[in-house]
Amino acid sequence: MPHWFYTFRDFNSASIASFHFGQSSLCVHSLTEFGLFMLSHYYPPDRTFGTSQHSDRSFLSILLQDHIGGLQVLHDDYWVDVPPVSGALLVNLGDILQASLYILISNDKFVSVEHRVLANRGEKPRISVASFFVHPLPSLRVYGPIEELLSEENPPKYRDTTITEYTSQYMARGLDGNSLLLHYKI
Ligand SMILES: O=C(O)CCC(=O)C(=O)O
Ligand SMILES: [Fe+2]
Repeated sequence: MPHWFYTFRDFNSASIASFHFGQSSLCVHSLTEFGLFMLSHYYPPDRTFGTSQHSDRSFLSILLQDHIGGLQVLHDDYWVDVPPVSGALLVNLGDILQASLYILISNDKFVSVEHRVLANRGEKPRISVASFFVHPLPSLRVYGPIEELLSEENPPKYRDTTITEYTSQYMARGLDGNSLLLHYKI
């Protein structure tokens, strides 16, 4: 059964660098026992800044945007607008440990994109629905560098951890613009 709960993000926040899951949008969450997680965002332009810079803590994210726009990705140190395409689903490789493992085994070739939302540029509210594939919690399974891909020239860059540890650190830390992966670098 999905578990539904509601969060009022911080409408009074003066800073776009606000706390993840406490940012300035009204947000409805649902999480199933299979690790399907949905975030429905409502951004009133007069009361929100948007969503702070972050990479998703999912394995994979699928995002449905409306026509308002405001989503930006960080590319070569520049923020680039992602034009909204009606009915299109945007797919993003996330930053939870499974993806981090890809990053790790490919020696940082696969990275999850940093993104943010500027939702106070227009007159109308913005609505988006993000669906995430996450690892069901709690899980004590240990993830680390895949041994077959390691060598003297390619030593492990990250230390082992569990999804439970990673997720609790992600939630406690909030969105500070730095990937949590840095925390696991050896
Ligand atoms: O509202 C959006 O378009 C993106 C939201 C987002 O990045 C997220 O929920 O992780
Ligand atoms: Fe996101």
